[in-house]
Amino acid sequence: MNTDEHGSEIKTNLFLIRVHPCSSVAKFIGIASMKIAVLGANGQLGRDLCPRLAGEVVPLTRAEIDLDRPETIAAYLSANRPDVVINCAAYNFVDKAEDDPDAAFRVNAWGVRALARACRDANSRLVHVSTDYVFGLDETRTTPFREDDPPGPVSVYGLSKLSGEYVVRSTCPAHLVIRTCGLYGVWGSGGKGGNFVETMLRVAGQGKPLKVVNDQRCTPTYTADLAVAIADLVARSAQGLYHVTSAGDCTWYELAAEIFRQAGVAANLTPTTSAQFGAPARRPGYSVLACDKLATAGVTKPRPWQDALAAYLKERAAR
Ligand SMILES: NC(=O)C1=CN([C@@H]2O[C@H](COP(=O)(O)OP(=O)(O)OC[C@H]3O[C@@H](n4cnc5c(N)ncnc54)[C@H](OP(=O)(O)O)[C@@H]3O)[C@@H](O)[C@H]2O)C=CC1
Ligand SMILES: Cc1cn([C@H]2C[C@H](O)[C@@H](COP(=O)(O)OP(=O)(O)O[C@H]3O[C@@H](C)C(=O)[C@@H](O)[C@H]3O)O2)c(=O)[nH]c1=O
Repeated sequence: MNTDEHGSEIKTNLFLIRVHPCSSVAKFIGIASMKIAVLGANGQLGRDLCPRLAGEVVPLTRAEIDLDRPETIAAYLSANRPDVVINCAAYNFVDKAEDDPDAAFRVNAWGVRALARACRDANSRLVHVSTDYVFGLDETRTTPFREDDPPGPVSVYGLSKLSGEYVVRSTCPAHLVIRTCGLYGVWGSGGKGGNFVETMLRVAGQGKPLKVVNDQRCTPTYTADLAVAIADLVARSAQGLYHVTSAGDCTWYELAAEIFRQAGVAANLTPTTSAQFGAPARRPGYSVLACDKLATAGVTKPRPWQDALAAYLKERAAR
């Protein structure tokens, strides 16, 4: 530990230092000294989030906390008592969940319930990540969903994630729930074997034709931008429910076309319908999220999805 003649203690990611309590650095103590445990730290969001958090970050994987084994949750939290727990872990297999709802609910609902209880008991603030797939039932919708709009999922995955939201909100008073959408990041989703952008580039690179749905409108979101917004919300101790996505909206077909335009790839791409595509799980026809509430917490909204995609392609090329 580093010390000086003055007193107060600051814990950073790397070390502890002491500074004068009146200094501007000291005003940072509340943030910098937080111990923040991140579940799903090896996922595409978790890996982008951990380095962007201010505080002592403890990356957790299934080895430390398995949401499918509730006994691991209380054991870890009562022993370690982090100030903040951020849950980036989830059962994310949207199609598979239709045939195995129990697997989705064990992790996304009951596991999250055990997590919320353990956080409450350990006095830890719980930050939980949810999805635009809590919407979809309102088929007439054409304007972005606000946080106070009634949800209505149309898939098992969406229902399990909505259950997770409710158990967090009803169980752990100090909570922040963040809904986001269509994530892509350079680490890729391990469980889903990459992300939509990588799938498009891989298939087009193999010279194969692509048919992509043009009747599901949402907002693809770059995990690096989401991570910045989450880190800011956490640093500001924001509570309640917030929508955080890139700005604007598109269909998956429009996203694919923009990926190929920006990457300079000539792809054999044609639009299709959800019915023709025939995925096992139903998806929302419209699940654009309004992110205006972020401003009330003093947090800047992420940039437009086209700019975020360009940044992703640049980051990816630099690796
Ligand atoms: N991907 C997307 O497009 C979207 C995702 N979200 C939400 O954002 C969050 C982050 O998603 P994303 O980063 O893409 O997901 P990833 O699939 O990249 O990461 C999920 C992580 O959760 C871990 N995990 C899965 N099951 C368990 C379990 N039983 N116990 C502990 N850890 C577990 C996985 O670990 P392991 O590697 O061991 O399996 C993995 O590290 C999730 O809450 C998701 O529902 C919301 C909207 C869109
Ligand atoms: C690969 C592919 C997908 N699609 C469709 C399927 C789907 O409707 C849409 C997007 O494909 P994905 O596999 O990324 O879909 P999906 O797994 O539904 O993505 C979702 O993940 C979960 C975890 C979330 O929470 C959501 O926000 C959302 O991003 O594009 C095509 O039409 N053609 C294709 O070649």
